[in-house]
Amino acid sequence: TDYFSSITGLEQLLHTEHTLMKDLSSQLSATRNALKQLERELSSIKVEHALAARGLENYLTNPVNIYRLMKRLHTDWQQMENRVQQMSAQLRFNITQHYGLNFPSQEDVEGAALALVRLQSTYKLDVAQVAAGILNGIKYGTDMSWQDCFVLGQQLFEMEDYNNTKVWLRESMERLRRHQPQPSAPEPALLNNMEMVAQSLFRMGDFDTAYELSQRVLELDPSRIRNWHLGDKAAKLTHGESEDVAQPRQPDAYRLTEEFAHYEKVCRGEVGASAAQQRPLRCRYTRGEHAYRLLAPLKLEEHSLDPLVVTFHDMLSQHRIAELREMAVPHMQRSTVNPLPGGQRRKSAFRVSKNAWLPYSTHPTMGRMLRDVSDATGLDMTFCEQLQVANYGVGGHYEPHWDFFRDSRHYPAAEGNRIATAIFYLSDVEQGGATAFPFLNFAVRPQLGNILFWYNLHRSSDMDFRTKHAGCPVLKGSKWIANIWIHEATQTFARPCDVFRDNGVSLGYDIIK
Ligand SMILES: O=C(O)CCC(=O)C(=O)O
Ligand SMILES: [Fe+2]
Repeated sequence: TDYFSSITGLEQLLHTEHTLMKDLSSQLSATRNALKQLERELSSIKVEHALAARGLENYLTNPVNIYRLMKRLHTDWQQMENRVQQMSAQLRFNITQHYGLNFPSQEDVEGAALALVRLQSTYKLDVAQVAAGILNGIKYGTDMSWQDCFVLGQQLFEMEDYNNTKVWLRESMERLRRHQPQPSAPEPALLNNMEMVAQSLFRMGDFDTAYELSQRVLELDPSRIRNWHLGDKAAKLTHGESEDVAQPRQPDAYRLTEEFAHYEKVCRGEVGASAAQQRPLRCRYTRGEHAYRLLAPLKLEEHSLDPLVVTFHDMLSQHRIAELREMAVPHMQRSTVNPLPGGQRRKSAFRVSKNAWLPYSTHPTMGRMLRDVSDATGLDMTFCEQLQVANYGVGGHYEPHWDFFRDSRHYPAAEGNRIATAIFYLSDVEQGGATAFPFLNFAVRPQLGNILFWYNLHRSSDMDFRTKHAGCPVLKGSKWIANIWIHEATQTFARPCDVFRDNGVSLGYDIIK
């Protein structure tokens, strides 16, 4: 299991670090006390020597002084030696002795690095601002050090994301340049890494960044000039080594499309529905499909009439939400995307979150959630998938997708395809994390207690390709949702078909531009 994809995983890592901190800190304070004691003794001996220096003869004719000198040299110094040895033996800081602590894997580190650059590109964040702990103008955290930026750049380099590598290495160098007072030479290992990265950049042809990096290395440790054989490398390059030159990795083809760029705009809130689209939309009270709601009407907000996308406000109390989240936590696993039948479930950078599937019988709240969706929409809940509770950590997202299955082998024929989706928002999100509908030009901000509901299929049961949607990356906060997917088979009377097949309007949306 990984830690980076949800807040619960990260809490465990924070606990790990807390344990290590406590251990090291108690080790250090024990040693500090022993050191202080030694220092006190040393300074009392110094006092003796100062006295002696004022008048040797006078000092050395005093029998007490003579005795103390003898004793010091005969026993005290020996004891001090013993104590120093003991002290260094006692100062033991061993991380592996802490059983049961959780540590991030290489995958976690990469996942966190990816999340950071995803946020940077989706929300067009300025690297210098991110490094300063500022997200969209709000300062949340502490600055990243030049070393932090360098290590991130190196990480991205290893992940073959060369564009972002460059940006972060430059930020690192910029921070190093501004560093006041001048930093003392860092660990040799870090300098080695800097040299290595500089050489690789040079070989890739990014001479500017390579040059800047090597200049900084030399400033930090001028003796390293002897390590530099860039000239040799350049000579080799021209002698048939060129096939060795690393080629930047192509990002996933979908991310290069116009459609994806447009999706990112919707996440940033740069595009919205047109006035004509918005004019017929209302916020109103409704009794839904159940007489009881005459007394307790629902607060309905329309986002789109065709396809129907609506929010029902205030459908779940904070208390019930806390219960739900608690029940889900022990079952949370990294989310996967749908494999072909018989294929392996796969983790994917396409969907970064954790989720748990819970049967509705787990708790009365879940049964009520089903009933409320049914009352609000009139749909029959006989064929619903189990409740899926999901949590997205910072940088977590779900790229644009459809909820219906395109391959009928993915659902039992007797249940039919996913006719509708109901998302319960189990949290607010401070920044980012909206549910975006790129073809419909709007994004819905998560609001604790609300249900977002839409139909995935036309009345004719055909797939409605306009319903492509996504969970935008979470920029600040943690996003919790619970999904109910409702299937089609029993909805004949709840949502009857029209006389004519009505899927024509959405066919054009099934191509990626
Ligand atoms: O996270 C969201 O806002 C959307 C989630 C979603 O589309 C899904 O789980 O299928
Ligand atoms: Fe979805």
